[in-house]
Amino acid sequence: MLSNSAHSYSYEECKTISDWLLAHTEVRPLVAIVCGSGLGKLAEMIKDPVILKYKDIPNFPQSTVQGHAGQLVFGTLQGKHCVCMQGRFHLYEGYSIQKITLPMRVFKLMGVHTVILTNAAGSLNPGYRVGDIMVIKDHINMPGLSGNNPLVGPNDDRFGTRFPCMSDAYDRKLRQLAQEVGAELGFSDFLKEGVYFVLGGPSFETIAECRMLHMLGVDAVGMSTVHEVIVARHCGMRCFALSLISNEAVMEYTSQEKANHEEVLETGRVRAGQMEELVSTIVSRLEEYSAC
Ligand SMILES: O=P(O)(O)O[C@H]1O[C@H](CO)[C@@H](O)[C@H]1O
Ligand SMILES: Nc1nc2[nH]cnc2c(=O)[nH]1
Repeated sequence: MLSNSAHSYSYEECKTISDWLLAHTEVRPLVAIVCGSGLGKLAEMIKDPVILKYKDIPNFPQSTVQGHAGQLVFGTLQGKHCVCMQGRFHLYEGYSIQKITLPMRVFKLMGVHTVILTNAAGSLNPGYRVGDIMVIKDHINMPGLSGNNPLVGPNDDRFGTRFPCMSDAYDRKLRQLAQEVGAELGFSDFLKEGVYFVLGGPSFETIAECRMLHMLGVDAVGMSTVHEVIVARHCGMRCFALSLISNEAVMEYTSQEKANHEEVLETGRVRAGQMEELVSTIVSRLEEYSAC
């Protein structure tokens, strides 16, 4: 019997989904790519795609947000077997935190060793511009600080340890590789590195909240990624994450700017090509690094 939405998925439930997927594709993914809002085009890089819609995968959640297609795309990228999540899940969709992170454990059981996550985010760093791409070097987990962590509940040691370390959540070698690749591609002017802050959403931040985040030293804010990274790291997968800066946080009471999802999606369309180049070149060089 499947756990209800307020419950963790058991190892066996994750295994059942993993086995179902393995039976429906010959791809044996080593790399998983998560497409953020407006970044679904990344999945078009995948060669010889086998597409499995979330609605057809037993016990899989459904995407409800515009800009998240709701399907897994299996295939190859730069000759490597990959799975691409074209549509992720967010806390504000009403799913439990365990449910939105379920795909990470399923990918682990399928054989994935590296997860590349992307998202759209608002910037707090005055040096950032819309269209910048930020390599995430660290995060602040607001829901986690108040007890909403995806690892809450009984720990299954087959996935990982009770108390996982997060000081190395975002792989240092992959971050370095991204900067090297970015320089080669001529992206240095808009490729940054910084700290991502996750909150629950779906409302965007108030001006006072943005000022607080700025004081905390946050570079970008969003509503995703961190929960997935925690679960992926718990089960030993290597993580690399990119934020596409889709809007600048509103910090002044006199400002007429208003954060909105349409702007977020539009920035994704504008930078899609460069995001694809960056991700696919990084994937092409992954063998230079051993999995953790
Ligand atoms: O983080 P991704 O999925 O890219 O989406 C970001 O964009 C949406 C807001 O426009 C929020 O869901 C925020 O988290
Ligand atoms: N919370 C949050 N999420 C975002 N996603 C894209 N832009 C933003 C933003 O400004 N704030």
